[in-house]
Amino acid sequence: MTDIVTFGETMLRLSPPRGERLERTRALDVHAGGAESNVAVTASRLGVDAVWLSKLPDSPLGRRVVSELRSHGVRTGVAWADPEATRMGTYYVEHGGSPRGTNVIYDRSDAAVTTAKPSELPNGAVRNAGLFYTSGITPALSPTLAETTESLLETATAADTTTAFDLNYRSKLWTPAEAGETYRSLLPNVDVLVGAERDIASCLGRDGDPANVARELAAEYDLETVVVTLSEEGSLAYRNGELYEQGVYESETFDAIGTGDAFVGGFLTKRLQGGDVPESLAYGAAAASLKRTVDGDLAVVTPAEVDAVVEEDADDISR
Ligand SMILES: O=C(O)C(=O)C[C@H](O)[C@H](O)COP(=O)(O)O
Repeated sequence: MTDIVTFGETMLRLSPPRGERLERTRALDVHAGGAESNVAVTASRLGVDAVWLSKLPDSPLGRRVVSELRSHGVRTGVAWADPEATRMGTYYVEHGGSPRGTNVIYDRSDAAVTTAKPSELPNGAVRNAGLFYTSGITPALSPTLAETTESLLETATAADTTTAFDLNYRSKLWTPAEAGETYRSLLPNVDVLVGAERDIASCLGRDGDPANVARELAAEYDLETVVVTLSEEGSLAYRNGELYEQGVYESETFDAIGTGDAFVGGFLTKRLQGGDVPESLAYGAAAASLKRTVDGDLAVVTPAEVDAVVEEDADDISR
């Protein structure tokens, strides 16, 4: 049995060196990036067995993604597509700095994953997992993927695999109303919901006191756990009538992209390792703070580093 199986798109992330503009750069750094593989990498690095499912073109670009994920211990279940008939999703990140924000440009339409059907994927891996994770980015990518996402969540639910879903609203992919409709159709097959306060408000129309929002969502969709992320205010979780709060651990931000996924990866890992809700929240928050110090989407961190942040004895220099 696998601890955690995730499903979604991973792109090649291309970014100019800091301070350079995309218009002018002669060099692009290449990293693998995608919400569900980011979570799988965090989980694998922090000590649980992680599998990532997807579809990629059978080309050097597709193999580049798989080899990067495998280098972090993630096992992959990939449907390989004809590279002549499909393409690799990419995204460009131009790092900003005040007053110019960081800009993300997607080039992901018609990527191989947009045609992924359940029959092409190892459904047995989902049935035999402790936990299945996907996010709201996946069903946004194509009508086929919306159906596949629903089908995999149903497969997991029918097999008693715990399901976890992060709303992960992306305004460059769809409108809040479109996202809200899809989220509502998926939530009956979700056990653990993670959502940013602003996404819950804009897409699910629930705002106000986040503790009440979490309680209401849990009751309406019969959710086992609801985690609301609150940016600099940290996060809170509602489970079994109890509410838990967690602040953020301070960090120096080198690259903020992937922070949310590191939080989810850390939270789910600690849960899979038998941690309770407060321990899982703290572990997620610590993984998130460490991610911000690392370039790329992936939380290239160790369990000892995360433990040190939780115990708040992370030193400046280790020698
Ligand atoms: O697939 C997409 O559209 C993505 O946006 C992939 C992102 O690079 C990550 O999901 C990072 O998201 P955060 O962890 O919230 O920073």
